[in-house]
Amino acid sequence: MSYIQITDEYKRYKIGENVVVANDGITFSVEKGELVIILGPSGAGKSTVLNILGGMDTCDEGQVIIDGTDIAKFNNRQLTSYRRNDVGFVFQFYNLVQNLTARENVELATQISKNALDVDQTLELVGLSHRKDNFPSQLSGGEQQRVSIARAIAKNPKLLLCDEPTGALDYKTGKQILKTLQDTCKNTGTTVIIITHNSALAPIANRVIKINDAKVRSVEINQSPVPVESIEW
Ligand SMILES: Nc1ncnc2c1ncn2[C@@H]1O[C@H](COP(=O)(O)OP(=O)(O)OP(=O)(O)O)[C@@H](O)[C@H]1O
Repeated sequence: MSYIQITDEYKRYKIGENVVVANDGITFSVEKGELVIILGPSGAGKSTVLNILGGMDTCDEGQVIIDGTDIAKFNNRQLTSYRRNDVGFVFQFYNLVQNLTARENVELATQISKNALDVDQTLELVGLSHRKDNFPSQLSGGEQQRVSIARAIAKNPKLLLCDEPTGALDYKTGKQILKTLQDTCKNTGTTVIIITHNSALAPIANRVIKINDAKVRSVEINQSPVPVESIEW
């Protein structure tokens, strides 16, 4: 069985009389250690899938098997422990604690997780050893995003989930962040899932899942993903 297997997953939001179907029978699989890109236009249902994979939201129907366990059947307590120990999140707007240093932001995450990695080694992995005593306001956007990647991977998660991680960054910095994510996947064996609407990023992934209008439209496997440095957009 695949490391991630999501099958016939549905999510509907009720707004007054209206029902928005955000995920309409989503089915796909992911193998351990893959770098995956979920591609689709705004409103397609990408964040909904990511939030369900990360235990931040629950589906209405379907199976969400992660490493042999169906998290769709989890109660709140099980979901909390899953989010703490098994999932790292990276968001578009970093969400760092402003009055803690880079190092302390990462440390905070390791304190709530069972299998945490060494804080300093993790900051080194993302190339930030020299800035660890700085506060977020003293760091560039790209550096802040690197802290948030360190914070996510320091938990030693099964899954690293990234929702538009380069959305707030300029071209060059965005590219560096993607390289950090590609390197993290390669060097730590973490399964990394990145949401984007930029189809030019597809060649860097092992697997590209296209979502449009709440459904999976295609899944492509890249036999030889290219290094981030070699793509342009
Ligand atoms: N909490 C919510 N309540 C009501 N509707 C929601 C909620 N979350 C998402 N939706 C709706 O579900 C649909 C899918 O949203 P989702 O955020 O998953 O799309 P997306 O592909 O991630 O888009 P974007 O790239 O703009 O973030 C949209 O129509 C959205 O308005």
